[in-house]
Amino acid sequence: MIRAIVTDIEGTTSDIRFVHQVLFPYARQHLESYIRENAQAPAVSQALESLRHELAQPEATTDQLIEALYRFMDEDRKSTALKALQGMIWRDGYVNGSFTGHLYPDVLPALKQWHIQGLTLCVYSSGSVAAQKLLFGYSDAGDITGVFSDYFDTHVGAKREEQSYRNIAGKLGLPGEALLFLSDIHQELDAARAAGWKTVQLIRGEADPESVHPAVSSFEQITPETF
Ligand SMILES: CSCCC(=O)C(=O)COP(=O)(O)O
Ligand SMILES: [Mg+2]
Repeated sequence: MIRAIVTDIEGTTSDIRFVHQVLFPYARQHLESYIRENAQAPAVSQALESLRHELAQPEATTDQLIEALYRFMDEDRKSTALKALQGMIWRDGYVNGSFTGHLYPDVLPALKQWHIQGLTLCVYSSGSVAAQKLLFGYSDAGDITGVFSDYFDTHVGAKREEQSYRNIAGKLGLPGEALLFLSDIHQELDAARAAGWKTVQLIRGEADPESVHPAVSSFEQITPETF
């Protein structure tokens, strides 16, 4: 029996185009000035230190770090340090009303229904936990963070690694078979399944012929009680 549902964001609850055409360009546009203005702030200096560690360059200068961050953005690298900094930059955009977090219209009704049914709802994204809370806190439908119990990011591991799903299961205190992961990316679902989880793939656009996972085009079609 499913006790908790863990959802991805990009391509699952929210349009990939919102992330790639709104969020990422906003972070790119403000990255350099944000870092130069806030380099001494504890959260920023911690992210820069973590980036030095990721790069294995303990002596890297701010200029070198900024250059590396642009390269990571070009590669869509799921670097924990980059994701932390992007989340900090996006805060201004949400708060000043530059954008709201995109939600597919089928998402909130299903989340509310599952919440009422007593299921635990969580998020797992490469975006930092702070960035996840912003997207759902300033979503198209307002603040919907009340439906979620927990948020996980790359601090539990990368999304294509089986161990990450074991780590989340451990944190939730639930066995894999009681957990359902929703994602648009079959490699993420493969990793979750290898950890014993149930899986559903969201196909918001083109079909994925390489996938072996049950597929739906909308949250409306997901029936946790049938797993
Ligand atoms: C919190 S929304 C931004 C998501 C993000 O930064 C990202 O890189 C999406 O990665 P995912 O692993 O969730 O596809
Ligand atoms: Mg995704």
